Amino acid sequence: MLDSLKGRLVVSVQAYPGEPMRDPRTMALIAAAAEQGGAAAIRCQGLADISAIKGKVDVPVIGLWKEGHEGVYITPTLRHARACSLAGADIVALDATRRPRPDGLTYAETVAALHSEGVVVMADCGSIGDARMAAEAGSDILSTTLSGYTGEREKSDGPDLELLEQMVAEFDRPVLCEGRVHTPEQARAALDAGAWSVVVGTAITHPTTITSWFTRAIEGKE
Ligand SMILES: CC(=O)N[C@H](C=O)[C@@H](O)[C@H](O)[C@H](O)COP(=O)(O)O
Repeated sequence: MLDSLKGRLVVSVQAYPGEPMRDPRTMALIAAAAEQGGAAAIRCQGLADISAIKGKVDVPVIGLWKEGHEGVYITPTLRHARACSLAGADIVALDATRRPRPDGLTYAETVAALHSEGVVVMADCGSIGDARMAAEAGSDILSTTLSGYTGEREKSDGPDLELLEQMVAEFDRPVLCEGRVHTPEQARAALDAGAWSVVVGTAITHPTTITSWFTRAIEGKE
């Protein structure tokens, strides 16, 4: 399955609490449209979205479950990860930072339990320190997802190619570039920098943000 992602685009399909598109059927239709456009996999959030999208696309589904929006919130516990897998995720993405987890398990203990159940794990890292810990724990995929969101790395305008390059040089396993990839050129640059795949969310699937890019440019508002 990981080979099918090599050199390809993964599209993240997510709507946030209170937003008009936060509806599993809507998310599934957007996922299907992304698949038609050539997405090699879909990344999505929440059990209802995972199962709706799994029923609608043929490409692999990377599932996560966000609880809250501060600290460890991307698939924060083993229970969340197991639920994503049961909902149909082919790969489960989880917070792979060195911060304490709400269920008291370490990241390595969480991955070991998931591996014993046959779950493929994507590690959402925020720094090279996180990536080392996540690699040591045996994560199947490493990703730059949380760079700029944990206080360890500055939030760059575009993707964190510096971290990506460091991870690619250090680890002999798929490293995905995720976070603030806003243009096709940035996506290409990420692959050229050695990314196994590039994950794009907002710039493809979040019309509220995309609209605000235009209104800001036109109306000059911040
Ligand atoms: C930090 C965090 O919570 N990232 C989340 C992870 O699933 C999503 O909100 C992002 O949209 C996703 O990572 C894709 O990134 P971008 O939308 O920048 O292309």
